[in-house]
Amino acid sequence: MTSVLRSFLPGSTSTSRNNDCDEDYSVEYSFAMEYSGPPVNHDIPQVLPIDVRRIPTAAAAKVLNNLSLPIIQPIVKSKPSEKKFSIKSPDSVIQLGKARSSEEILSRKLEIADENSSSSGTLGFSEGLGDSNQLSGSSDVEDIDDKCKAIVDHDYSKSTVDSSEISSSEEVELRACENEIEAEAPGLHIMPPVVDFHELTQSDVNSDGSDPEPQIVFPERPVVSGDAKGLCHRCHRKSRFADKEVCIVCRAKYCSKCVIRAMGSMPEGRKCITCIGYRIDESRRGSLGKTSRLLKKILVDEAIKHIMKSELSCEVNQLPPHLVCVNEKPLTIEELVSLQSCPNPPKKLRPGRFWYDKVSGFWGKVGEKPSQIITSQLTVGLQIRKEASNGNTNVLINSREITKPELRMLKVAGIHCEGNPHFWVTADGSYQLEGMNYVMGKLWDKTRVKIVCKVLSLPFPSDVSNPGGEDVANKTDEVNLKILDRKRIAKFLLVGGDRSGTSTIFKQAKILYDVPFSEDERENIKFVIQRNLYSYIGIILEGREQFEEDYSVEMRRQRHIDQPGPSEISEEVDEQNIYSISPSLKAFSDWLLQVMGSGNLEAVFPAATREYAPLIEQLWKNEAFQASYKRRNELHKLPRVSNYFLDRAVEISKINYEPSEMDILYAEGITSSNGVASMEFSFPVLSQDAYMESNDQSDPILRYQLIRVNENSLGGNCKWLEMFEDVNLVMFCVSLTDFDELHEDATGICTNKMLANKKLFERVATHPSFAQKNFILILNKFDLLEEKIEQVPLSLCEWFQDFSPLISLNPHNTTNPPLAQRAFHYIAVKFKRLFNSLTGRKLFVAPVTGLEADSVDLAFKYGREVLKWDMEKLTFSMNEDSIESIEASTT
Ligand SMILES: Nc1nc2c(ncn2[C@@H]2O[C@H](COP(=O)(O)OP(=O)(O)OP(=O)(O)O)[C@@H](O)[C@H]2O)c(=O)[nH]1
Ligand SMILES: [Mg+2]
Repeated sequence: MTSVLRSFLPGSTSTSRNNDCDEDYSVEYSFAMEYSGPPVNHDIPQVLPIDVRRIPTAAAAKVLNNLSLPIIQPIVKSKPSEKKFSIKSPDSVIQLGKARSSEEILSRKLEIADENSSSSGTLGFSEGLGDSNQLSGSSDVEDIDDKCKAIVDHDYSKSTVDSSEISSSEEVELRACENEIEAEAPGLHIMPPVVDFHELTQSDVNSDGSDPEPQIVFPERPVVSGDAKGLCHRCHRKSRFADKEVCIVCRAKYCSKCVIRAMGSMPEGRKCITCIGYRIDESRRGSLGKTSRLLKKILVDEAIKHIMKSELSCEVNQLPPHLVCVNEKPLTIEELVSLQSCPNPPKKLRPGRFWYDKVSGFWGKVGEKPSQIITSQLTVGLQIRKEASNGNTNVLINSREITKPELRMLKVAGIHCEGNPHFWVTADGSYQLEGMNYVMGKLWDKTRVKIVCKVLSLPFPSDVSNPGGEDVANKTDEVNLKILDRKRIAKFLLVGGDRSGTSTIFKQAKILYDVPFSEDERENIKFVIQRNLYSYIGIILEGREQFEEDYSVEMRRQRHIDQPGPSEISEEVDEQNIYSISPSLKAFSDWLLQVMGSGNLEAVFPAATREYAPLIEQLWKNEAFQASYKRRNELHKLPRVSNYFLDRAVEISKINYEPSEMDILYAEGITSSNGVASMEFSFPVLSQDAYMESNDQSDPILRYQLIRVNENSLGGNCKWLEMFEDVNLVMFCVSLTDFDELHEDATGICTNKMLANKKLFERVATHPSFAQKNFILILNKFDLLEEKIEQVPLSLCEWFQDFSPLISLNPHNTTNPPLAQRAFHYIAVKFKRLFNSLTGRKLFVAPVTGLEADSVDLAFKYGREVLKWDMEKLTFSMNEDSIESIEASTT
């Protein structure tokens, strides 16, 4: 038989010999085969099968009482009934024979135990024995093809034997060791067992009382390193450009001449023979089942198919479940199977630590943002930890603190994350606040979220590409895009300087687009109106004092001219002073002025409204007060809007006063805090849109959000602007009347208000959160500009010094636009140039009179148009290129 086999082999050059039997045969290759000759009277070294599942669990081991040994890998306790063993790796057995000292043998025993604990039970042929032990291949490279066809059909390795004679591999190995020691040092007795076996614990048994299913742990092999590029690991010939085959375990490379000799029949795919039974190098997992050029050259298709199939399917090449740790728990084989066979499994799963949000299906590497959305509700791993993805946003999704990109995504989705909310997000993207039984919306319904997810490398569910039920299969289909885009919310941020009119415009928008004021808002505004009324009255009463004094001085002067003489005149004058009020009203006036002077008006009203309402009525009937009221234009402290309320002072001061929408509009301030306000709205369906084409007039589905914020609530250096980074349009509001007014900053320094606006505008326009955002400049209070520009030159403001409009001397010249119009254009151009110089982009400008509904309506529709143009640009580029190119441009 050997001679027949030898005829296949190449001529021997080796000097090493076969250990097994025939000393005379000096062949390069040897075969393990069953001995069927006459009985022998000496011990034959045995290759003994070991089943890792049947080795008792070892705890810490002690030798010679004092010498402590490393702890042996825990392995599962044997099941005496089962007697199925695998032949263990030959390396271990053969090298055991080389151990010479008792220490060596003992340590080898431990190695064996260690190896056994992870042995595949596959028989291979060790190169450690020298070249003579290589598996047979073909003697001639030219014959490789033919031989390979034969080899691939013959599996040399997977030899599993049943042995009822062998009680356990441990015992056999110990016996082998004993024999070695006896041979080396006769009389030296074997030490008592070197391992302690612990009792079965609860963790060793399944809940049903049965032994847990043993986990097979295949051994690892070190990766071959240090090979120069292009060097064959076997023949050591260097051919940099020749194809090589790489062992998927140790990464040794072989040239086409050596590959079959080095890898044999490849029962587990492309592995060196010595690597059979070993786990693959995980970095090569991606290449499993993918044939190489070299194999194609030397093997027939059928053979390659067979090898690739084995490579993919053999057990030892599978991902070791215990190396995949999900939510801090290594997986069992069942868990790994359920993970890999779920409808949407993790892609390219490798050993590592992962987190898994069972509720939403989010999946990621520990310490990183989610990388994928896999099937939800899989029973793998423990409870997800808050720190799983190393988020630092204070915002939680399903008990995990999310990462910054996720927070960004939530903001883009229009989800408010102020106040560190804890969200509950389900697999379909429905989200709600933890503990609230109210679904606030669906995350995956929004096209923008999809784009942002791509941009931020966040996962988007693969099967929710059609969340709203629309046909979005063809992403370049403009119609579908429009439908989807209409589903989303566009955000307008309305921001402006002190008294620029932002709250007026915000309230006007509420009235315009039928967004009701809530009870709270109404209540707040009512108090604001009543408080303001008292302040207006206070200003009039203050003026009255001045008028009274002026009047008496004037009267005295007159009397003195008419009848110079005694002091009775002064008493008479006082009695006749038309600005004098009764003592009771005087007391009220003094008190009110004192409250105003001390800045306590907010503390006193609205609480004091009930008490003082009758006095207001009384005051209103008072002639002296009315005389003062008539001269209110002289009172510069009195805001213009006070006329609107003072005319109805008695009604407003009453307890049961309910502000009308107009009252609310004219009232200063939205809420008592006058900070950030937000509302959602849609444009009315049947309105006549100046900016919209007829077929686009009805736009009922598109939702908008208007957020109003004033300068004071932006913090120093506008640091809070970043909270609004997800807005689509910034509406910057400037009062056209500011050009001759003064602005006092926090340090008491006064500057021209228009210059203060310019500074704020520069800050907002250049804020990183608004890079690439659309901007509309709202030039407000156009009605007041019309009045003012006739009296005050625009060039009073140093920024507008070059405003020198040609004024037609002909009053009937209609071709010349009004001065206010030209001033508006001039200011608009100033801001446009400024914006362009700062950002390189275009600024849109709208003239507005906040108190007039139509002008505010036009400004918002203009904003909608700007967004629409933007959207069309997006659609255009989608049609032109691909969806990827848009994502890139969005970045
Ligand atoms: N005549 C006229 N008055 C306006 C116009 N817009 C706003 N006002 C008035 O200007 C004053 C300031 O307007 P607000 O809307 O309160 O200004 P703001 O931007 O909220 O400023 P702060 O309240 O300081 O944050 C109010 O009395 C408004 O009634 C307008 O277009 N025309
Ligand atoms: Mg205001």
